[in-house]
Amino acid sequence: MLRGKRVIVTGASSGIGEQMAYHLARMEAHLLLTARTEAKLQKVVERCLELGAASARYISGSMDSPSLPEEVLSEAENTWGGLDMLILNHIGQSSFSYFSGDVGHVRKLMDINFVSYVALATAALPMLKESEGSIVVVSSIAGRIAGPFTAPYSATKFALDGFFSSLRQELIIEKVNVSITLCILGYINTESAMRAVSHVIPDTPAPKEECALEIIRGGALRWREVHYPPRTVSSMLLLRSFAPELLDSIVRGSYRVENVRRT
Ligand SMILES: NC(=O)C1=CN([C@@H]2O[C@H](COP(=O)(O)OP(=O)(O)OC[C@H]3O[C@@H](n4cnc5c(N)ncnc54)[C@H](OP(=O)(O)O)[C@@H]3O)[C@@H](O)[C@H]2O)C=CC1
Ligand SMILES: C[C@H](CCC(=O)O)[C@H]1CC[C@H]2[C@@H]3C(=O)C[C@@H]4C[C@H](O)CC[C@]4(C)[C@H]3CC[C@]12C
Repeated sequence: MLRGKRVIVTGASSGIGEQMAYHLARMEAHLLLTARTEAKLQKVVERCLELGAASARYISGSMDSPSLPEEVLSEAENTWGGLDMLILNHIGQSSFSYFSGDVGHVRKLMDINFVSYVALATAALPMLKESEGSIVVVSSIAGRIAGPFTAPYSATKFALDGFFSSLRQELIIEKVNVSITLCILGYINTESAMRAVSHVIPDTPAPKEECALEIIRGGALRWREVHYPPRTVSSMLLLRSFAPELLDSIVRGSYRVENVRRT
């Protein structure tokens, strides 16, 4: 379904975004990748071309720059003349620890993890309306159920749900055939996530390669939501609707709280 399609992946220099780029390359899509680190993006682009991407290029920059979203979408318009899928995946750095009271960090993280997603989707919508394309928003179980030690991060992910679920309703009312897929992910074995939480959360994380493929599948099939790993996410969501306090206490009890670093 994605052969020859024009796809933007943000946060594609590592982790789940990098794996999505490789899957899309094998599917022979055209790729435009973004992240801050040019050297890593160059390597990912090279690998994508080896794997069979129809084309692959990148733009480097930080998503707290207000001009970057427009720049990325102009690049897509100028090189491809359109866009079929926008995968919003990047996140700014945040620690897994008690809230330090740093309001500036919350503001910056909101800009990177939320406002830039809105700006990218806004700039992409004219092309996506034309192609009847898709927006894929990578979120987290921490954007549906707030556990401890992720207050600023959780807030940015809850905001994504509010904005994109409302936008989805408006597109349906206006009979605009652009799908919005929200991805609710549990713990995945990317380097950054394991570095942040493995000393506190003893669970085995799910594989990033399979996670990346499920996100792409959900986007291509225009699903409303992707839940991955499906059993963990669905059972946590179910328990939250029937017994939220029990769930909160299970989550607190499963953490090695004594290992949490204070920043
Ligand atoms: N791994 C997990 O357990 C889970 C992950 N998720 C979600 O999955 C997505 C991917 O996470 P994961 O792969 O683990 O994260 P990674 O840390 O591996 O990747 C994050 C990506 O974002 C880029 N990035 C970081 N800061 C910025 C910035 N300021 N501007 C632009 N790009 C930036 C990074 O590249 P660079 O540093 O070069 O800029 C990198 O490409 C996120 O949306 C995350 O919330 C959800 C639930 C669980
Ligand atoms: C452990 C949580 C799920 C509950 C369970 O017992 O399985 C994880 C679900 C979501 C994770 C966080 C997340 O969304 C990604 C962040 C990425 C950052 O780089 C650092 C780590 C995260 C805060 C990560 C931590 C584990 C979860 C809360």
